[in-house]
Amino acid sequence: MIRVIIAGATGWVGRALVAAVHEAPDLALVAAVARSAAGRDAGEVAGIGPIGVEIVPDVDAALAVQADVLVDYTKPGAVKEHALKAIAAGCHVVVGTSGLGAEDYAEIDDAAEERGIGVIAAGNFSITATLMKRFALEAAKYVPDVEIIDYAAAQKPDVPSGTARELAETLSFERQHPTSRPIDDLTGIRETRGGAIGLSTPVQVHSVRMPGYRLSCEVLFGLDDERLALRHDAGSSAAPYVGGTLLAVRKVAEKPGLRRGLDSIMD
Ligand SMILES: NC(=O)c1ccc[n+]([C@@H]2O[C@H](COP(=O)([O-])OP(=O)(O)OC[C@H]3O[C@@H](n4cnc5c(N)ncnc54)[C@H](O)[C@@H]3O)[C@@H](O)[C@H]2O)c1
Ligand SMILES: O=C(O)C1=N[C@H](C(=O)O)CCC1
Repeated sequence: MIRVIIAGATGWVGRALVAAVHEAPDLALVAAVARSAAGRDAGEVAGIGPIGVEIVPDVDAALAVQADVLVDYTKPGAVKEHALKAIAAGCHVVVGTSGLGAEDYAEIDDAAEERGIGVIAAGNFSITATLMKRFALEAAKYVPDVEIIDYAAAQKPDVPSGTARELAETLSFERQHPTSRPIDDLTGIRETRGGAIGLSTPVQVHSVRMPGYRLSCEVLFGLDDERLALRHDAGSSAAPYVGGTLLAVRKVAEKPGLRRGLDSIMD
């Protein structure tokens, strides 16, 4: 039985995960964290009736319970501290929360390697978003010019999305040099060319935030007189993220250190 802590248990994704972990025969929810609703039963908040797990207000209280894996779906400003605390406590970590980049993950990886703890982080745990990433990495072998457009809801607090950030950071190691005019050579308002993301050959990412969007991501490839667009659109439920997150929960203990992307554990 894998003992699981869910941080962000009253959130949009957290509530769906509470129900899914409770139903899974090989998983046991041992603690639930949320800034709101402390003291209430996690199952009641998730809409499945009482399950005997009281919500605690912070990760320290949750880590006082014996657990194998902490799953984090909280907020960009909180997730890194949660991950480092879990690693220090000897608990494997699955990161769903967006907002972290390559440097944050390098720090988490170092801490995890040192303690022999597994961490799996994915900008997007949905299967079709992961397929988009796989197809984009394939296309980047043949097409040098690639840019990303990230669309999300008006109130999303982080930019770019975790989906676009992981994609750009990974593509930066696979892509060739673009043929488009270097941004430093341009006149006008350079910010309109977007943000350069990635450690190797960065990818321009353009983020749109407005009502009417949930989370979409487009990867554009251009060659002379032809182009390719790969696009992922998420709907309004958290269901697409549950299966991938539970797969990560089941696999995270297999290997110490950080693995990024659902593709890192898909067969
Ligand atoms: N990787 C993926 O596939 C994926 C999918 C969906 C959402 N996300 C990301 O997951 C995160 C959460 O998304 P959401 O829509 O469920 O958010 P939400 O706002 O609905 O829920 C956030 C939850 O975190 C809790 N929380 C916030 N700050 C906290 C703190 N400091 N300590 C403890 N608990 C805290 C809240 O009480 C709430 O339970 C976002 O960063 C989002 O972008 C990732
Ligand atoms: O709704 C959100 O917020 C989501 N965030 C993730 C991201 O930042 O890419 C992905 C899924 C939805």
